[in-house]
Amino acid sequence: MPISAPEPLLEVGGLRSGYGKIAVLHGIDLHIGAGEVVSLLGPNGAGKTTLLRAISGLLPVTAGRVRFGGADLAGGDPRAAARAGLVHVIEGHRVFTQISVTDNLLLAGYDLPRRERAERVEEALSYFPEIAAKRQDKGGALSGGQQQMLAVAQGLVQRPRLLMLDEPSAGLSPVLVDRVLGVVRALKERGTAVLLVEQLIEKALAVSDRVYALAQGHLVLEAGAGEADLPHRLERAYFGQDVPNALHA
Ligand SMILES: Nc1ncnc2c1ncn2[C@@H]1O[C@H](COP(=O)(O)OP(=O)(O)OP(=O)(O)O)[C@@H](O)[C@H]1O
Repeated sequence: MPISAPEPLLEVGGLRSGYGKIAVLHGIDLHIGAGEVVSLLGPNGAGKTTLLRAISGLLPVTAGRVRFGGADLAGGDPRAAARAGLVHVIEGHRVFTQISVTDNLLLAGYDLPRRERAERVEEALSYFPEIAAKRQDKGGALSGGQQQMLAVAQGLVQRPRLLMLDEPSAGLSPVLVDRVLGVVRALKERGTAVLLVEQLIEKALAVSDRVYALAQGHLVLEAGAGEADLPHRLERAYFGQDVPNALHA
């Protein structure tokens, strides 16, 4: 008798979403397993941010379903998603500049019991030694890159089963990019799944198990991150034609 595969941690089926009358996503099917790192790639305006927002409930879903941990997510309720373990660190997330790093993190766990909250803050800081060393400083005293790491740490306080990161490396120096992607690796080792939107394709692929490419609101490619012909397939997915050397020059 065949053994049925376990349901993935996240399963998105036939998802349509957009902004009012502007349809952006035209029926998206994707899945992420527990502990899997998946990159979502695609050209500017493809709909990557829109897809993360629809999954986490920041945008209403016009059609289709989002199942997480075996249950339907109530659309339009990002807090319920976070409570279920699906945490979305939005692009360009701003931290509170007038309160300390520690207080920024405590706020991210505001609904947890006090002792647990303190433990979670320490756990989140353990991923980022640079900001742990500045825990008493105000958020505004951190560099832009450190503030971005603090935003990721705020997501970690919620101890997600799936962390969705929207361009976490945007504007970061190469050293900090590697630090953030190193955190993705560390999360995977601890069994946390990650859905990563990134412009730095090669760096994203280096930490990923699988990749999806989105173009004009359609998923146009799904592949293992280590597949040999992936650069060419991504080019075709991005540009709708074969443009040798553009991505792997
Ligand atoms: N608030 C909005 N109102 C109306 N249209 C929007 C809004 N935000 C995004 N769009 C449109 O939705 C489409 C998809 O945008 P989205 O930001 O999801 O793309 P993206 O793949 O994340 O791009 P980028 O890599 O540039 O961030 C684009 O055509 C964009 O102009």
